[in-house]
Amino acid sequence: MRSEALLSVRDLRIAFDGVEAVRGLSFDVRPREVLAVVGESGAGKSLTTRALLGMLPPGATVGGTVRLLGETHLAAQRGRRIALVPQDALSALSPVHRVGDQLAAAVRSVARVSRREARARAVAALDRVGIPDATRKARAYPHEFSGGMRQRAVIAMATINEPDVLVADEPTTALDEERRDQVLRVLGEQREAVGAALVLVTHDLDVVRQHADRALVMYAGRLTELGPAEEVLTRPLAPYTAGLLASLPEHARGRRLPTLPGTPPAPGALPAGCAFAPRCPLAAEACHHEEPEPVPVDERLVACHRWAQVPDLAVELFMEKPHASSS
Ligand SMILES: Nc1ncnc2c1ncn2[C@@H]1O[C@H](COP(=O)(O)OP(=O)(O)OP(=O)(O)O)[C@@H](O)[C@H]1O
Repeated sequence: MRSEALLSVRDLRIAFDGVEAVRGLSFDVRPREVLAVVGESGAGKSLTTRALLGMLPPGATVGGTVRLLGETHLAAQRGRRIALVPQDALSALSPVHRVGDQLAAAVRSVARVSRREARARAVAALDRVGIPDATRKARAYPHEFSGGMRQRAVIAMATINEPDVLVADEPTTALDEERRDQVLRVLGEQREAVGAALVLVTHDLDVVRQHADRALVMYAGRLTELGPAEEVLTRPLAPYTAGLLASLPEHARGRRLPTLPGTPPAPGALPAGCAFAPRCPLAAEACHHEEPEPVPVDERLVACHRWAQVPDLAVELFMEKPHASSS
């Protein structure tokens, strides 16, 4: 069935010194899907993806469950069934080891194969991501690779053990548009080749539109909206999603600066009720008292008391009208 979960996150809570930064988050990742995780800075996106990888920072306490096909010991799965696509290709590769040796070591960390076999797989992986003359390049050190080649090499590294889930946290933020498209294309090809799902944290809603099957919108450590990316981006049900969309440049044409007023609250300073209520143009009395729980609406989950009042052109809620005098 299409909605069958590959990875299942339930009531995930991540706290530092007793203050929760992720506050009871539940979602599934389906086989082979691309799930984009979006939201403003501090929403808890990185912590959530690090929890999937069993790589939380020191000092974090974790509650809830993360299951991969029913199994809970995720840290042991890292590198084999769940793999990270690192943000920074240069620092992800050791400068003192040959690229092929690093890939071969990744193979041998999860599979009992000979060195020769591991090296052959390393060369094949480099070849798959489009590195020319892969046999010779496997013997090179990372500094002998161009930036683009290094990026391909870390994608080869992430996919070499054919994981079920790839996790990429802002994999393209530091890149120009051309390089960004190239990295996402190679990542997409490799993801399909190994049949993995991808959890993709991004600030870039164009990337969501072009690459994601579903989008998880987070605010202040909680789920705000989750559903098919195309629908979430064209007809948001949560006012917060509409606010994010309104802040895209394409909505600014002929208008004053689009605004999503205010800033998200810090984890230790949440308002009563819905954490977005102080910034929300549709907030009603209940929103200031009661935190909304996610409810199913068609194919979506939405956590908003007012979703039924959100108009079709929801981004308009956040737009300032053009100056009457502007020509
Ligand atoms: N190591 C840490 N120690 C203490 N608090 C932390 C730590 N890491 C994260 N936090 C808290 O958790 C919140 C969410 O962090 P997280 O990195 O998950 O946000 P994010 O949505 O990924 O933001 P960004 O888009 O800026 O990366 C932070 O604002 C911070 O308050």
